[in-house]
Amino acid sequence: MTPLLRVEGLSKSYGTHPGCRDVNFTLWPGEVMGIVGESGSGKSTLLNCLAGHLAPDTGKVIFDTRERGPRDTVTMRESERRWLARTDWAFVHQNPRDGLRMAVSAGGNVGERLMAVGARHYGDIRAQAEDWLGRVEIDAGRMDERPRAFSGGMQQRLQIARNLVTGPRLIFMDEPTGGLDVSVQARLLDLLRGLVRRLGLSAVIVTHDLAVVRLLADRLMVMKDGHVVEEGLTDQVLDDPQHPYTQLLVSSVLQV
Ligand SMILES: Nc1ncnc2c1ncn2[C@@H]1O[C@H](COP(=O)(O)OP(=O)(O)OP(=O)(O)O)[C@@H](O)[C@H]1O
Repeated sequence: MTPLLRVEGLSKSYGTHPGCRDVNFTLWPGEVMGIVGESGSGKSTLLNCLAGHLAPDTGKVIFDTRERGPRDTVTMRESERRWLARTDWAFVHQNPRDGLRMAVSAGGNVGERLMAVGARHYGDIRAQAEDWLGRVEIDAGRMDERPRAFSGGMQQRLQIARNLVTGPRLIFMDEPTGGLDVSVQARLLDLLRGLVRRLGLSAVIVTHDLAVVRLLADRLMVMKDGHVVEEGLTDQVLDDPQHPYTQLLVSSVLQV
């Protein structure tokens, strides 16, 4: 089997300040990788390098493209990366406002992604948007409302529908449940877990919340000061952490 994503020697600094350093990992089709670590450990830097939002200083991000097989997305043309971002990749931001168009209706937010990959038939686009709103538990009757009329949890569910409607194979998520009330978080996590499992999606999820990775991630990378200090199966890492920093991270959660 070909890995969906292979990351080799990825580093990114901000001037002399390190963002992430010499990161290596492989993501297999259908696998969910969690990235945890304290604030400033380099999680977002890594995620943004993987998703093509930031150019790494060194390293490769090899993605198994549909048409041409494994390609290094760092060196591919910007137009090719943009096409991947519209088709095979999805990016769920922590703040739904960063991933939605607030002046466009809920249905329009979902339909727009379909139009960006060539869909033109209004009836089909509307039907698919309605179907996806249903899958993220948004009443079809609210399709013509703008997202700002929605609660935070609904906005996040809408952002997920907008991202998944084009059938991406890899989803990047940056603190997808951050900033939401605990009960809203639980519902969203449940929904995400159902979608990931049902659709066989691959994902890279950045979070500082170990409960999120426990529920969603098959494997886990623990970051500190830009380095990956521990990696393994999620349950193994959380139940039997080897690195002192992971031990601290796990025990500090247990004390909460
Ligand atoms: N645009 C930037 N300019 C300069 N330094 C930056 C920039 N973005 C991040 N950094 C630094 O790079 C390091 C890694 O930051 P990063 O945001 O990737 O960490 P993080 O683990 O995602 O943190 P958080 O959980 O707070 O988002 C930090 O020391 C941060 O201060």
